[in-house]
Amino acid sequence: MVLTVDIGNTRIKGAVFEQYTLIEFLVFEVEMLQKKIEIILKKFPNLKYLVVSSVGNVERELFLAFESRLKVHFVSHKDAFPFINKYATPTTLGIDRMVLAAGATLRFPGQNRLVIDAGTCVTYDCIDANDHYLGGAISPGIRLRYQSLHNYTARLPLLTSCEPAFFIGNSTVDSIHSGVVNGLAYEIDGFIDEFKAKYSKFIIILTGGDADFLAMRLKNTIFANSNFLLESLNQTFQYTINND
Ligand SMILES: Nc1ncnc2c1ncn2[C@@H]1O[C@H](COP(=O)(O)OP(=O)(O)OP(=O)(O)O)[C@@H](O)[C@H]1O
Ligand SMILES: CC(C)(CO)[C@@H](O)C(=O)NCCC(=O)O
Ligand SMILES: [K+]
Repeated sequence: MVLTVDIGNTRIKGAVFEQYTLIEFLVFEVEMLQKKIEIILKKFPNLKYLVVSSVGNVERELFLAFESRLKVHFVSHKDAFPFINKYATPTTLGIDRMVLAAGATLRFPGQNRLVIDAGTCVTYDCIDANDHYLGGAISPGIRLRYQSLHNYTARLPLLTSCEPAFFIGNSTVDSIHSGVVNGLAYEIDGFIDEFKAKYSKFIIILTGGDADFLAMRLKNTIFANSNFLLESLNQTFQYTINND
């Protein structure tokens, strides 16, 4: 049994896996992280591994405290990954993007894959049918877009996302909603269209905290799986222990 933990820039999420089946999903507050892991350990005494992927700044020590009871593994650039990394700066590539790419490579063999993760940032990752990781794009996520409009102007209020049924916003509030939500949906559709034009046999995966919200707003119909990172973390770890 494996407990996977994904430390993003906004939230910490986790999942317990029995082989390849997700049996419990968790969201952690940093302050409660250790307490919650204790509870999970009591609930699942068969847990053997704790696998952590982090792009945020949470102290490693918080997890090392469990080393007497679990094998703790921090996913790093030094691990074995199932793709050939063609990124020009491989050591600066986010571990979350590497895990997503690994999951897509293992799960969809022989296809051209585009993984879109709509979280704090929106990331686009392309892995071609030859298992070459090519790179992609990074742009601000929904919350970050709303926050930046407010933080870097004098007159724009801070809003939380809504579902604009219009593209012409006829007030300040509606203009912001249209710009943020429709703008991001157009962006994602644009990337998908480029990808589809370039590759024939492909799969597109949409994940992250805003995946479901965005999937409904896209022109392209694609499969959204908000647990793809945690599932990929489990799958990559299984791959790592089998290829070390
Ligand atoms: N409780 C919540 N707190 C923050 N964001 C949330 C929450 N619930 C949903 N969201 C949405 O999820 C998005 C953040 O996604 P996600 O949780 O994947 O980010 P994250 O944990 O920072 O991960 P990453 O840094 O890997 O993108 C925000 O844009 C927001 O709209
Ligand atoms: C882009 C984020 C913030 C997305 O979580 C993360 O993957 C990261 O910090 N990446 C480092 C830069 C890069 O991937 O090239
Ligand atoms: K992300």
